[in-house]
Amino acid sequence: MSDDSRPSPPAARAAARTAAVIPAAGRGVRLGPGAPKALRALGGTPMLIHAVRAMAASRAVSLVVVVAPPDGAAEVKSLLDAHALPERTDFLVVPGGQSRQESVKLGLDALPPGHDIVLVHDAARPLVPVDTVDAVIEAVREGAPAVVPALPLADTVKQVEPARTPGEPEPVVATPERALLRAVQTPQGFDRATLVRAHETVTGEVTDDAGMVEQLGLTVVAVPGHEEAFKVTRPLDLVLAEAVLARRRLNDGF
Ligand SMILES: Nc1ccn([C@@H]2O[C@H](COP(=O)(O)OP(=O)(O)OP(=O)(O)O)[C@@H](O)[C@H]2O)c(=O)n1
Ligand SMILES: C[C@](O)(CO)[C@H](O)COP(=O)(O)O
Repeated sequence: MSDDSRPSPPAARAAARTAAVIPAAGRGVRLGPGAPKALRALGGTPMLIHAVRAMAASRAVSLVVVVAPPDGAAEVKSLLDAHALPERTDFLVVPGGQSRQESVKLGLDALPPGHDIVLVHDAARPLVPVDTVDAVIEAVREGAPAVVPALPLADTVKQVEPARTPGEPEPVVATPERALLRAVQTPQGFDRATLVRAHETVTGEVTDDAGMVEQLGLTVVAVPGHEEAFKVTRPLDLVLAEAVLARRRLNDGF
């Protein structure tokens, strides 16, 4: 049985079982009106099912915990039953919370003992390739307490003084050196005890789980992300996701 309070030593992690928590409880306001984002169709299949399959595609992942929209757990359970998923993987569904952070915590609370590596993966990143998932797991197995897949930026980034009224010009105050910046994706991978401690300790708002581990003063490492692991956030992202899926289906010959 795993002890949640102490990080597992790297040697133990090399043999550890991996669980994936998928926060899927968001509304998807930026995508526009409709069903909760994770339940919207991509290539005729709910986005969440793509994300679940992406995690279960890794042979290292033996459990997937889906954090469903607060009143949608029964619907998500039916969806999982209705779609073909690998038999070697177990699935759990729990209702989510008001923020991503709260939803991830609810997923973590539901994790049974025996999984000492935890991935946290946005349902909104349905197309992450399995090689990226495996690279994150491998880096945790090698001893990193927290791992993020990350890509260099294509745009120059400016720091601004945010406008008080939307649409007003914003004074630029700095141009951070782009070569030192990365856009961070999911799945983010963790030593379980470290992630649990981060969620129990950090109280401020964060936009990703690795940021909480940083606040504990621990090292987070980045491994190469993948351009197909982008987050479906706005309507144009859905157009891109449909195109990526169509290209995969063409390449796979079905
Ligand atoms: N209360 C919440 C909010 C978000 N998420 C999940 O966190 C992931 C990343 O969040 P994001 O893409 O921002 O999704 P939404 O919050 O749904 O988007 P929006 O801000 O446009 O409403 C998504 O898989 C989303 O379902 C969650 O589980 N619980
Ligand atoms: C976790 C994340 O996907 C890393 O890029 C991102 O921070 C989620 O942000 P969102 O605004 O909640 O989509």
